[in-house]
Amino acid sequence: MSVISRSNNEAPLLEVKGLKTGFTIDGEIYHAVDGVSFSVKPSQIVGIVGESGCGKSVMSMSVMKLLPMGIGKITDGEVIFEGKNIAGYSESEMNGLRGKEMSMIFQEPMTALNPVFTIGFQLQEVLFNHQKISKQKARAVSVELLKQVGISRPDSIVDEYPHQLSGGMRQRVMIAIAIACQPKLLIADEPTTALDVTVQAQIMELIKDIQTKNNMAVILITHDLGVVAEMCDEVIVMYAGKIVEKTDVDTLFYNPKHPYTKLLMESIPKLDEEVDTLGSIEGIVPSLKNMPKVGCRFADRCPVAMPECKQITPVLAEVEDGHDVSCLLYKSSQPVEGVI
Ligand SMILES: Nc1ncnc2c1ncn2[C@@H]1O[C@H](COP(=O)(O)OP(=O)(O)OP(=O)(O)O)[C@@H](O)[C@H]1O
Repeated sequence: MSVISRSNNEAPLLEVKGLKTGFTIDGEIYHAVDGVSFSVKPSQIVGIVGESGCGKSVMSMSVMKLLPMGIGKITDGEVIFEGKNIAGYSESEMNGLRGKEMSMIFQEPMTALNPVFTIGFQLQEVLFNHQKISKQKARAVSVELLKQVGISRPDSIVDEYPHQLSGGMRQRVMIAIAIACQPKLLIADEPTTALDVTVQAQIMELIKDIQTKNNMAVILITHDLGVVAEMCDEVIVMYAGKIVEKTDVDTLFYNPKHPYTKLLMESIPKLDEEVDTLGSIEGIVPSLKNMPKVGCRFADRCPVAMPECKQITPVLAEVEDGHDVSCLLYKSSQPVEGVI
C-alpha cells in the first residue's frame, strides 16, 4: 500500500462516470467498456485487474482519448479530470493535457518509441511541446531525467537510438518521457509484461519511487495480483467491460466478495504448492459480439451462479463501507424494480 495517507473527502483528480466505449464492427456498435464509474485521488495508486479482453486497456485509452480513430469512441458518460469533463475534448485540447497533465506507458516500449530518432530527441519533443525551453536546457533536462529513471551513462544514452538499448532500459526511457513534465496522473498499462522477472521488479520499484517523489496518481493495469498487493491503494476488478468489484487493496485480498474475484485470487500460484501451470479460470471472457444482453456476464463461468443470474442484470453497489460489488448474491446488487 502507498504510504501517503489521504482523507476520504479529498477531491478526486479523475472521476470516470458511466463511461461507455464502443467499437464499430460490421456497422454495429459493441461496447468494450459498458457503464464504468470510478475515481482516482491525487497521489493514489489504483490497480485495474481482470483477464485478457475485460476492457482494461480500452478503459485507459478512453481516459487518454487514444482510441483508434473511426473505429472506437466514447458513446456515453463523463471523464472528469481536475473538475473538467474531457470526454468531449478535441484532439488539440487533449494534446495540451497528454504528456503534461496525464501520461501513459505501454506494455511494449519498442512500439511506443520511434526507432529513427534518438532517445534525447524523443525526450526533448515532449519538453518542447509543453514548455518554453532552450535546446541546451532541454538536453540537460533530458540527461537529468534519464539519470532519475536509473539509466547509467545518461550523457551518452541520450544520443543513442531505441534499438541500442535493452528492453528494461527502453521501458525506463518511456517512463522518463512520461514523467518529463511531471504529470498528475500516470496510466501504466501492463508496463512490465514484455520484460524478464528481475527487470519487472525493478521497473515497478521505479514507478513507485517516482509516484512517491512526484505525488503522482497512478492507474496500474496488471495481471499480476502480487504487484497489486505491493503497490496499490484501491483495486478495480473488471469483467467483460464492467466493474464487478471495487475496494481498497486489503479488503480485496482478505475479504473478496465477487465469485470472479475469488477465482482470480485462487488462481495465484502459492509458493509452497507444486503446480505445472499457472492457475486459470475455466472458460473464456465473451467476445464483444457474444456479450450477454441481460443478466450477469460472468454467469456462464460462475461456480455459484443461480438461475436468476442469467435473467437479472446486477448493479455495482456498496455491500459494506467502501466496498462495491456487482453480484446478485448480495442484496444491494439487485436492481430496483423499474430501473434498468
Ligand atoms: N480496435 C479494436 N476493435 C475492435 N475491438 C476491440 C479493439 N480493441 C479492443 N477490442 C475489444 O475490446 C475488448 C476489451 O479489450 P481490451 O484490450 O481493453 O482488454 P484488456 O482487458 O486490456 O486485455 P489485455 O489484458 O489482453 O490487454 C476485447 O473484446 C477486445 O477484443
